[in-house]
Amino acid sequence: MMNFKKYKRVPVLDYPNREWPDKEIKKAPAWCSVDLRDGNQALIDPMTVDEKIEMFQLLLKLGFKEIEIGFPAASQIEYDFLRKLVEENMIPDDVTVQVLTQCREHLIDRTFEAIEGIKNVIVHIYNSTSVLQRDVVFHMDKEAIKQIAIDGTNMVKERMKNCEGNITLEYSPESFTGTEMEFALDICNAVQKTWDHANDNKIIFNLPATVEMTTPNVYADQIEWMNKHFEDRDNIILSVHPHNDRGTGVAATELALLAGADRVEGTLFGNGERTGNVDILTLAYNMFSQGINPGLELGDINEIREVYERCCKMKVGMRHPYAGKLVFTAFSGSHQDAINKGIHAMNKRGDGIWEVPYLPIDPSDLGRQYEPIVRINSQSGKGGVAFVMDAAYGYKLPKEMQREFADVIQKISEKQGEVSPSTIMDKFREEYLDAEEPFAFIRAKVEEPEEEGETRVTLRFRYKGEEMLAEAEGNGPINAAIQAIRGKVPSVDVHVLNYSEHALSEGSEAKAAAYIQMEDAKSGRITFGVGVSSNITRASIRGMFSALNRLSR
Ligand SMILES: CC(=O)SCCNC(=O)CCNC(=O)[C@H](O)C(C)(C)COP(=O)(O)OP(=O)(O)OC[C@H]1O[C@@H](n2cnc3c(N)ncnc32)[C@H](O)[C@@H]1OP(=O)(O)O
Ligand SMILES: CC(C)C(=O)C(=O)O
Ligand SMILES: [Mg+2]
Repeated sequence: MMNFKKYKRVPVLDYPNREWPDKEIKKAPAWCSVDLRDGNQALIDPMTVDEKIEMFQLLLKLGFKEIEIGFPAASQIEYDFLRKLVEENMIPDDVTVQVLTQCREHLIDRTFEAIEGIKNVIVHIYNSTSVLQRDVVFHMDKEAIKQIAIDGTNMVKERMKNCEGNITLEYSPESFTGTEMEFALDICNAVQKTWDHANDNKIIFNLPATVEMTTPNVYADQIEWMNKHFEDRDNIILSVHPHNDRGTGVAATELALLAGADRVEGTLFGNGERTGNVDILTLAYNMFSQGINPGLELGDINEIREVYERCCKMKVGMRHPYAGKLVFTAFSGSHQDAINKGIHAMNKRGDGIWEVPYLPIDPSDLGRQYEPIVRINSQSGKGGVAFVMDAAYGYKLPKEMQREFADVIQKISEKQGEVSPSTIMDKFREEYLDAEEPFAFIRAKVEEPEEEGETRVTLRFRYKGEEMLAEAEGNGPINAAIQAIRGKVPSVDVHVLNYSEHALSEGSEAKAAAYIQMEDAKSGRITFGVGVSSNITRASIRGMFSALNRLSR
């Protein structure tokens, strides 16, 4: 048996007054991208200056107004990147860059050198506060740990006096989720008092789930408890910075927003230390799919993924929310059937509201309209095949025909696996449109009666290779054509069970498709035939030939 006894349960905050379970997310928070810092520090190959610039430009395009660009005191590359942004005037006036530093004098000095000339900067200082890190990393008691934060705050305050930029202080009690709440609060209050309204900007307290240690509700309790107990809440921006160790970073962030967080730090696709930071894209698309303006421009997920994969040398998984290659694809029959019906119902309703079973969001809102929603394999049913024929080629197969054609396709998928839309269309042509044996249509002249009376059809066709000319009257063009054929090929004894037609495309090149279901009177066999022509009467006669050929097999 696995040794689960070696792990301790994480203590749960005793907080019965929680209010967050009754709240709803109604607006997007302030977003801060930490791709260029937390994301970058977790890469096998951290980004080069050029890659950082490309990523920075993407983040601007997506509408981020706060971007942690790195840890400029940590390495030359981080420093040079920031200087390049400043010297080449790449930071828009409405964007605030954020820089991270430990609470150590030489690092804070170097950080202030790096930010010279920037209009708006968040200087982000942190130190670890958790029980474990106090014990095994810092060997310090609570007072000494608190003093690191106070010293760091004083250092920023001091250096700010000689800095022209508009500075906001951000403080993170790093490893917050492993810290006693009273102690985390005590440090934050001490930092705020030390800062003492050094300028008009609100202080940012960023409460990180540096390591996600337990269930999201516990994080929400911790955030709400802090939110309710700060001494000077009005002058605080409450920020969260969740990681995803247990795979619940998004859930923890959403609950933290219910609990009162104003701001979220995270990364694209959740890149970051270990299992990553929280995925801002998923959070934002989640809000979007609930009718909330996410405050970011996320209409081209393919471009975001492409830049991310190139700069970070990481791959987005096939089933990654919203972005994964397969997340808008249904293979299984009942899902395809429901999607097919849902899309038709929605188009018919025409109220502009997206409501389709199994598709919580319209893929085209993310720029993914060209990807097949429905892909066909042996798990697929008639609805899926009908969807592909309609979505990819414009053929609206009558409901009664869908089973017949799906059976043809399933035989292929059982042998070869997935069947592409083009193979489905090739098979449709082979089965219904192209067959010329034993009957091949050549041409038809249809004379409609002026008033009451019969329709006259003159038909030229081939039967078993022999060309024939036939004439007959009937109560409509199809009936007259059947009579005409029968006059030459007496074994033909069929009647029409079902008929439908529709336009295939619009404009002067428009064609029509006609579907005819026919029964062979002798054998009782039933099949569909399909005809396509620019003339609807000719389409229906071709459809009849198609059905005759299928009945002759
Ligand atoms: C959760 C997070 O993501 S935090 C951000 C982590 N990111 C990074 O660390 C990336 C960039 N960091 C670096 O390049 C390096 O760590 C540097 C340049 C910042 C510092 O380098 P060094 O001083 O050589 O090494 P290191 O980081 O190991 O320093 C550890 C020392 O700093 C102290 N320290 C660590 N964090 C802090 C802090 N936030 N504030 C003050 N002191 C700190 C430690 O107690 C330790 O002290 P000791 O030498 O007396 O034992
Ligand atoms: C620096 C801090 C905010 C951090 O990245 C973390 O705690 O995860
Ligand atoms: Mg982090």
